[in-house]
Amino acid sequence: TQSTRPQRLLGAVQKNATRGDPRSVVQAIDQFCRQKEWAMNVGDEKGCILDSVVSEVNPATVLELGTYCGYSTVRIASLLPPHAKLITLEFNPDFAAIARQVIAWAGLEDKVHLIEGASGDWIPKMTEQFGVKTFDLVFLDHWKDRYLPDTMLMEECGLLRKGSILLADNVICPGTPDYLEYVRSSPRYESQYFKSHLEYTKVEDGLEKSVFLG
Ligand SMILES: O=C(CSCCNC(=O)c1cc(-c2ccc(F)cc2)cc(O)c1O)c1ccc(O)c(O)c1
Ligand SMILES: [Mg+2]
Repeated sequence: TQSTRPQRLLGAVQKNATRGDPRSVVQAIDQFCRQKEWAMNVGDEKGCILDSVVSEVNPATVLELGTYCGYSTVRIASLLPPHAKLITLEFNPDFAAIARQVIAWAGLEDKVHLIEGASGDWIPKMTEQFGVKTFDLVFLDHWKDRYLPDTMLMEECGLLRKGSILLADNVICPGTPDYLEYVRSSPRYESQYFKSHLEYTKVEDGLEKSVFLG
């Protein structure tokens, strides 16, 4: 039977990356996506912006919405201080199965909780299930029409505190117009746009970094 693109991406990691070396996993995926097949990872260019925000925030608790194959999960987890926790949510079981193996190849399974399910169902259960009070950093990279409702849900559930950082991928392409309008016009957020390109292409895209003001 035919393999899927995520399965072929995993194969490239297992063939070209060194077990336990997150940077080599990231490099193997970027090489696969540039030379073989495009895939919707945040990519190397936006990935460097992601790395700088993670390093600046130095978060103890991170929520990632949209794991896909675990590329950004590996980038973030490899920069976390000891005992920090990254919870990543993936709706698609096939993506989740591949991501688990990519995260394990990088040797980062102890820093990552991968949950299979819908963000709308799981966000209200974060505190009771994982003992998380608030998130220092949230990386939004799932369905683009879920960014705004899930942000409002996180506010309602008290998962954001004064200074929590939201970092959103794809705010230009595919685009998240209602989310952008919200974080840019709300007095409860201070927003900043980091212009970049859609992963592995010359098409404009960017990341929006928004600080929750409480
Ligand atoms: O795909 C999903 C939703 S989660 C992935 C969200 N991410 C994106 O959609 C996404 C898309 C693009 C992009 C794609 C085509 C273009 F032409 C241009 C840009 C880029 C990104 O960086 C992204 O993050 C899913 C869920 C459950 C399922 O059962 C299922 O079959 C599929
Ligand atoms: Mg994305």
